[in-house]
Amino acid sequence: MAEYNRVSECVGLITLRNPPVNALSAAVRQGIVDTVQRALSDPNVKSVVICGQNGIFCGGADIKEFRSNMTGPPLIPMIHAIESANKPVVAAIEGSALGGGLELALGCHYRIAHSKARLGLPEVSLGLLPAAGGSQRLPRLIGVPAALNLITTGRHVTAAEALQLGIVDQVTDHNTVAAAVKFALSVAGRSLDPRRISTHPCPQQPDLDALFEEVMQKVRQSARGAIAPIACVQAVRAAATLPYAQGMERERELMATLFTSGQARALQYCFFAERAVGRWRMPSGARWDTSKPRPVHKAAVIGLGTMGRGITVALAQTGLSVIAVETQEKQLMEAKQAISGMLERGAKGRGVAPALDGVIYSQNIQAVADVDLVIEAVFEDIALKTKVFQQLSAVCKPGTLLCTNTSALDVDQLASETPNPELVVGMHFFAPAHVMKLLEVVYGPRSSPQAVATAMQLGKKMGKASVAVGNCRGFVGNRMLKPYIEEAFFLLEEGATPELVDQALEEFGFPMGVFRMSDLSGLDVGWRVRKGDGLVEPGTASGRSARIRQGRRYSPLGDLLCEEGRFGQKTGRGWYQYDKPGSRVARFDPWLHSFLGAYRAQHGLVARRIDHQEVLERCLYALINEGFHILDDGIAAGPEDIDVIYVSGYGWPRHRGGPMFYANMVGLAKVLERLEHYQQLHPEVPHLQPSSLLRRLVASGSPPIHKWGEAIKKLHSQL
Ligand SMILES: CCCCCC/C=C/CC(=O)SCCNC(=O)CCNC(=O)[C@H](O)C(C)(C)COP(=O)(O)OP(=O)(O)OC[C@H]1O[C@@H](n2cnc3c(N)ncnc32)[C@H](O)[C@@H]1OP(=O)(O)O
Repeated sequence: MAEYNRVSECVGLITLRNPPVNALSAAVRQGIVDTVQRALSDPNVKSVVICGQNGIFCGGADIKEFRSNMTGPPLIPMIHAIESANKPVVAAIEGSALGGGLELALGCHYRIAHSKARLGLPEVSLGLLPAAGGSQRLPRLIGVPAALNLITTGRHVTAAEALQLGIVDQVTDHNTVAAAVKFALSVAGRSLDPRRISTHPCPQQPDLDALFEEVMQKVRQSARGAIAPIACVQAVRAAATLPYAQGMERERELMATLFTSGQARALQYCFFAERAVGRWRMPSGARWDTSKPRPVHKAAVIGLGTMGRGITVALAQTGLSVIAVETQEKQLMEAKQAISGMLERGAKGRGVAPALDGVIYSQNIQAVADVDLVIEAVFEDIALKTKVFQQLSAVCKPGTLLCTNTSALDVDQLASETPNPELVVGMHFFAPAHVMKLLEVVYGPRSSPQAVATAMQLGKKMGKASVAVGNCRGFVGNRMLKPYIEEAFFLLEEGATPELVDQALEEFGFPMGVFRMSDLSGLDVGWRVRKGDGLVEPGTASGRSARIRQGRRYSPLGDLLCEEGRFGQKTGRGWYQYDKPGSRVARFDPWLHSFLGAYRAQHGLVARRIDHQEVLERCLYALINEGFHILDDGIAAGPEDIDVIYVSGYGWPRHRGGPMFYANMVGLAKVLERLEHYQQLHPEVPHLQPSSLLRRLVASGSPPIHKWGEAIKKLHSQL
């Protein structure tokens, strides 16, 4: 709703009230319509100020309303009524003015912002465009290039940038509402015609066609199949080339297509999923709201390889003191140089001083004696990690949290090597750790809720999408990746090429297909794991039996490439060839294609034609199927956890919502039917055997994704 008061005798003050972000729900819109009408019809009121309660102007339209029948006054006429008012209306912007919130402010005649406020039109990240006149008013106010940048990226700008761009008229460090009231009094009675943005022509721009073509090309490339950024460019083009009324009509048409699209649903699901994962819960019943995190002021990182360096940077950037430990002097010096460089570059980008003094380097593990939390990031070897954990247990003060950055080892086994297993959790970062958004916080059966709460809170402070998951081989992300990669290998055996598989996945929206990704991360990584699992067999055995290992289908293709020294980009050869070791442009490699031909001949395999649909179904449904196993096992608390992990850490296209959301969109019955189909064709591939949870969900009528939690609980109680 909106509250009305008269202040300073002749200013009508309208306060939006809808915690937590004063979203423009039907009640708020009705409140604005009523209070604006009241202010305009009161002869004692000379001007009007609109503000939001609790230090936030407005977080935009109420996204929760989008999936219901929208009632209440529509935004566009409401904003027009404000713009065409005959008394000055001033927006007092504190906190955020986003989406419909900024569009409301653009309908006002003046905008005053607090210096800490953030403004933006982030609709594109929800699969929409600013369709309450924002796509038409902003280019008229700040010009086409700047408006294109803001609207197609959805980025939030600071008050200082907003002032520089001309979005706001004044920035204050003091009480924004008081400043706006004072300002409103000072402009009472002035002509408002020049202040009505919709009546402005769009500022002239030389070579408009070339500009739009260039931006459209850039947007298409980075959008990877997302439709909203393209519609945003089209809407701004309408602002630049059409009169306002026609531009608004174009805005409406474009929005109508986006509003009901699957992509908008997926992106809005991601918005809420990212917030839902913060409300973690463990199978023991421990939860986010009943578990108090410990304060962490000082942390340590053990092992300064690639991961340890990134983790040190991420911790130091949050303002923590960090002890960075590496036992070898030469490696320590190299790490110090690399970390300082990363801190300096990061600080430059954010316009702040680098936290160089926040990191103390040491060769001695004793240096971590008084830290609150340690993250071990030594080589992925259980014996080495065990030794480090034993040393840490002896050195650290009582109560220090011991975290491991393992990507697949057993967190519980490590915990059992310490006298206080309740203080041990996994903090699985993704490379580069100071850049990648994802953090899996892995709890074992003995991890205390307080340890999980502390790691989750630290992840949030570092700006990570932190997801609490149970302890199992590969946790959530890597466990689901295994069948995905294996299916890709099988497809090569059956006749596909790396180019075909990658193209299908990249058209789906992944930034890189599985083979380009594998070349980037190094083929030797998986080889080492498979060797550890006893799967790699030297020799040239041929036929079907050579491709069955440990009772299931196995493709030795990756091992054979490694035996040739083809480790991917770092050696200049992998599934593709590169100009030189370390270069990034993947090129078709004739050697690889003859190798595949010879391999098929040796094993009596006849290449068949494989299309994109089969690639997607086999790779993605195998991955999704593992996701259902993970839900059934209670390793992830809900589908949102899996989806956030895949969108933030594994390149799953955000506009497809994550693997479990995608399964829900495709239809669970269809996913089940295709898995059954492929399982019949490939009975020796266990990961194509549909999970029993998937079967049970289909049998119970395929509930929508937001009801899976309930359904899973019910199904488990029936077991
Ligand atoms: C066919 C014609 C239809 C016309 C439709 C008109 C369309 C208008 C376009 C829009 O305005 S779309 C919305 C644009 N706004 C945004 O994208 C902003 C989204 N919010 C944020 O970015 C952040 O929440 C924030 C405002 C910067 C605050 O961040 P903070 O970290 O402080 O809090 P959060 O944890 O993110 O949020 C707290 C709480 O509030 C919920 N929430 C936030 N914004 C909205 C919203 N716009 N609508 C509904 N709910 C919102 C959020 O979900 C959190 O609640 P939860 O219970 O934890 O999920």
